[in-house]
Parts: sequence; structure tokens; C-alpha cells
Amino acid sequence: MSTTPIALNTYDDSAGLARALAAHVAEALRGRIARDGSASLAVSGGRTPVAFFEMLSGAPIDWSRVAVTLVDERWVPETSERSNAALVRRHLLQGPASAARFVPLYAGAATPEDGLAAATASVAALPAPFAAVVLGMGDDGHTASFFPGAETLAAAIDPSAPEALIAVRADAAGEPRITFTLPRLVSADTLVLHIEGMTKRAVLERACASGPVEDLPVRAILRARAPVDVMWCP
Ligand SMILES: O=C(O)[C@H](O)[C@@H](O)[C@H](O)[C@H](O)COP(=O)(O)O
Repeated sequence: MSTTPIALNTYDDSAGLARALAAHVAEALRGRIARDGSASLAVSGGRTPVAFFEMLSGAPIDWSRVAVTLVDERWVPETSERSNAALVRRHLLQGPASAARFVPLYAGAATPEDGLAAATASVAALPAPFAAVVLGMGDDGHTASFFPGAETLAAAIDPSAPEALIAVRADAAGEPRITFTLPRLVSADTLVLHIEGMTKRAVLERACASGPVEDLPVRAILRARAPVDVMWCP
């Protein structure tokens, strides 16, 4: 049976992982600033990245040259506890990192379909490709908003998707969402899949085995950029 290779880095605990991931992302940002004068970072929402955000926010980087955005957003205002933008403002854009420019994906339109053009225009000004992309993964094998069963999944994971962003609706996603498409994510200088716990490790192992991308959409990332750097702790 064919398997997709990954580069698995294991840490003792969340704090150690967060420290190593923050150092790795900071290095990618500094490298790009040294080369091009500016750099962009796309991060995930959810529960896993909080410790990493807090560690990265204090990193010695010229944050005034960094643009931060989200790999995906739930279509809710920042007053919602489900808002990834609110999470990033609260945990990452603090201290030294408060000097970064934040480019949110949600700007108040009623639906992600309605807000797509405005979000696409905002992200068009980001330094490209991303210096760093940090992805998470759900227990259902989604990453970013590449959800099993989403109508727009095929378009979102198309390696030659012409759009930067796409609207997503899926039962498993809860609210409607917006996500960067596969080519915008996998073209990053540095890409890390950041996961914690035995359940996600087991999902990752299944994702590395052969099988349809639609069942475990994280396969789209693993296969497009093998071997993907995975940072994991139990
Ligand atoms: O908005 C989101 O939900 C995400 O960006 C998503 O892709 C996330 O990374 C995974 O769902 C993992 O989430 P947890 O870290 O909460 O398990």
C-alpha cells in the first residue's frame, strides 16, 4: 500500500511544541523580511494554536514588516467566540506582534459568498507567497476549511485553483466559512501541520495511507507538498 511521506517532529508537551513552532515561524518571517523587506503569515483558528500564538507574539521580529492573516475564517463577527480573527487579536497580535498588520477575511457581509470579492481584494495586497503557513487538523481530517462533504471542496483543493479564497458550506463546519485555496497555502516558504493528541495522530496516520482525498481532505496538503513538516505532541 502506498503511503505519503511526512516529516514528523515530536515534542514532549504543548509548551515545548509551541516554543519550537514559534522559533521556526519567526525564522521564516525574518528570512523573508531580510530578502524582500516584508513577509506574510497565515495561521489557523481553533483551540490548538493558542500557546503557539502567545509564544510567537513576543518573538524578536520587525513586526511592522509582517502581515498576518488566517488560513480560514468562520463567517461570524469578531464579537463571536467562534471568530478566528478575535482569537488572533487576543493571543497573537499582542506585545511586539501588535505592530503587525492584520488582514481579516470577514468584513461584515451577510454571507461568505457576498464577502468573497472584498476579502479577495484585501488579501491581494499581501506579500506573496506566504513566508509561513501554520495549519491545524480536525478529527474528521479537515484542514483550513477543506471539509469532507463540502460542495466547494473540489474547487478549494484544486492544485491550479485560480481563486485565492473560496466560500465553504459543510454540515461538519458549523457556520459557513471562507478559506484560502490549496495552491496559496502549499506555495508558502514554510508550511507546518500543527497537531496535538493521540486522536489526531491516528487521523494523520490514516491520511498518510492511500485513499480518497474527499474522505480526509488534509490529504490534499500532505500529497501536494510531501514530505509536509508535522509538529506533534501527545
Ligand atoms: O477555523 C478553524 O476551525 C480552523 O482553522 C481549522 O482548520 C482548525 O485548524 C481545525 O479545526 C483544528 O481545530 P482545533 O485546534 O480546535 O482542534
